[in-house]
Amino acid sequence: MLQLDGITKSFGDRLAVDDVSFTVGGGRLTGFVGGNGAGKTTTMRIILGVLGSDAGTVNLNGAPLDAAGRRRFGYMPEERGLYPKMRVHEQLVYLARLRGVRAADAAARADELIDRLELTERRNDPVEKLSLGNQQRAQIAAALVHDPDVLVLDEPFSGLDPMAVETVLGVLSEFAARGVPVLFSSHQLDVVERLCDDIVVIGGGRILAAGSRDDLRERNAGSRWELTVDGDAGWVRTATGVQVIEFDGDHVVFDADPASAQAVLQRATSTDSVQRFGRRRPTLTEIFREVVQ
Ligand SMILES: Nc1ncnc2c1ncn2[C@@H]1O[C@H](COP(=O)(O)OP(=O)(O)OP(=O)(O)O)[C@@H](O)[C@H]1O
Repeated sequence: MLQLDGITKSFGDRLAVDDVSFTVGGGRLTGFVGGNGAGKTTTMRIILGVLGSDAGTVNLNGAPLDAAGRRRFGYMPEERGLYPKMRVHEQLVYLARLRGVRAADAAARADELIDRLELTERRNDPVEKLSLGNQQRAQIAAALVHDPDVLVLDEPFSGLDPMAVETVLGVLSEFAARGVPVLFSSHQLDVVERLCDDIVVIGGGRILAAGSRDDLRERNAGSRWELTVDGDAGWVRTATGVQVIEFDGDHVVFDADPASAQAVLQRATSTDSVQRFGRRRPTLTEIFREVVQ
């Protein structure tokens, strides 16, 4: 488990990261989301030791992280850092060797990742000749080639087409399934919502929300409800204490206090067959809008 506690960092008089604490559990895919300038990259750089913090600690499995521990990290920095003229396979082997992987293992591992990330036909091309999406795949392979114990990836999905997102997701999920903590930042909230176990929301350098995806959605469920009946649900629009948000024939989404919502349910059961009734859990985009203000 990767644990951040009280991480704080200023650049001059700008407080970029303010008392940030959260954990990335082993085997958990954790999405790190926040607007531009929220503090994601700064936090990730501090985790990797690329940048020092003014205060706070980063622990791995209960012990402070040191240089040896960080060598076992897979890091994809915001500033992509492959050698443009080096060929994809050669480059991956080189990076694996730098991190202490034996030559034969490095070559095999590079080939495996090239295949998994669907770069087989680009294996011997110089990186600068690849499309941006394929460069991104190569960058992801570079972060994984030494079979890291922890993954910290800054925007791994940016610039990838939907098929490539699925491919990369598959690879990251395999790491998580082996117990590796995986932290990645993303502006693609739909991707984060779909695949993450845990979500950390940062804004203005502070943690605004953190927890499992399902808990966050439950905690932010508020007073929104949805009802689907066999028939026309139009009458809900005139029910007492109800504000209809969406209406589509047999389906209605509305805001109401619990008593008014129960009254709607009672009337629905007495007139129609109820297909579905319950609290409407917000999407991550809705939660994000709510907490980042
Ligand atoms: N080297 C630096 N010198 C001065 N200010 C910096 C430096 N790095 C980051 N900042 C500032 O710290 C704040 C947090 O930036 P950071 O890059 O961590 O945000 P981010 O969440 O990664 O944003 P984005 O999604 O736009 O990449 C911003 O106000 C940024 O301008």
